[in-house]
Amino acid sequence: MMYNDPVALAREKSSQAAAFLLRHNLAPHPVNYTVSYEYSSGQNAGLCQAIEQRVEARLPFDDFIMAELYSHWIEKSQQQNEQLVQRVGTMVTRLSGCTDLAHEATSDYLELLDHHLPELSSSDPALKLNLMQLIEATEKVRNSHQQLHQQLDLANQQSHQLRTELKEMKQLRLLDPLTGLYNRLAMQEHLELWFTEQPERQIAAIAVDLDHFRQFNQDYGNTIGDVILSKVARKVRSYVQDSGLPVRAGGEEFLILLPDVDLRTAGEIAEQVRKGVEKLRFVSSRSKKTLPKVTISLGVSLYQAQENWQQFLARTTQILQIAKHRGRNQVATEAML
Ligand SMILES: Nc1nc2c(ncn2[C@@H]2O[C@H](COP(=O)(O)OP(=O)(O)OP(=O)(O)O)[C@@H](O)[C@H]2O)c(=O)[nH]1
Repeated sequence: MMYNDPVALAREKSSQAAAFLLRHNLAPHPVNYTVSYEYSSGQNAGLCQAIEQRVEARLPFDDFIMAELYSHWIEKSQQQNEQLVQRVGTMVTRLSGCTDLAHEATSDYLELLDHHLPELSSSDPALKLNLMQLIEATEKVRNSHQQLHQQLDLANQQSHQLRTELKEMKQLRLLDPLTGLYNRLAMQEHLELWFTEQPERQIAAIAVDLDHFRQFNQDYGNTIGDVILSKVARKVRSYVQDSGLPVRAGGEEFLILLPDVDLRTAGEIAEQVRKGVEKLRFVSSRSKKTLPKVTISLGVSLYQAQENWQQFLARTTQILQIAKHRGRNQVATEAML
């Protein structure tokens, strides 16, 4: 993903990218915009084909599909850039170490010359000239060494900053922009890591879904809906802290993954989350009116050895439907299946 387009062409691609986002009702946040701009550029054959297949099959696009397209077709080339930055960083650090040593040795040598050259002052004009030239040359070496040292210091700082920015970018790519929870890519990476590290590990999942949220959006508008969604997400996250992974798994669906937690404990946590959300009070900042209570339904399950993680999550969502059918605002566990 490297663009050297002249301004006029970049403008044209940018308006095509914006038209794509508008046509598919997608928010112009960085991930969506990047995918759409890359698509308009037409250089990423795999991405273009994936998008066109979806368009032809009349499949919808949403933030999650866009994030997956981003991670699959764009991020891979970024990973190569990342490796390149790592290699350059390592090289600069190594070079800088060598120059430090060389700098020290040269400084010692120059100091020695500084110290002894005046003592060598001679009345022989030819020798005197040679000595002067030696002093001048020594000064030049000292200056160029100083400059090299400064340049390397700068390169070191820049490579350090680049690494920090890359780390931040890596973090951002795993977060959902609206709620700040982890996204599906992060969930997939964590699950794969947990299962690879410890295949026998006990992992519980709690699926969380807002009740009658379509109606809420219709009554109060999507902007207020977005605020509610992110406040509920924050509440959900507050019950997990660092012991699990809170994920935005879909539009108004969240998922809490809890490693090393049994079904009973996961059910208790789910009930606490349910109560916590039920207690939330929302007031419209415009009309100052209290908005109706928001409730959630939850489904709790435990990972079973023979299933893959997609099956595990699908089963958890199925359990969540039991809570919906039983009247919502409640917790269902796999024991009810
Ligand atoms: N404001 C807002 N709404 C969203 C977002 N993502 C999904 N939604 C809405 O969430 C609603 C989900 O509707 P449904 O799947 O019918 O579910 P529901 O109305 O909550 O009903 P139950 O789940 O059966 O209780 C849809 O109206 C979506 O447009 C979002 O990011 N922001």
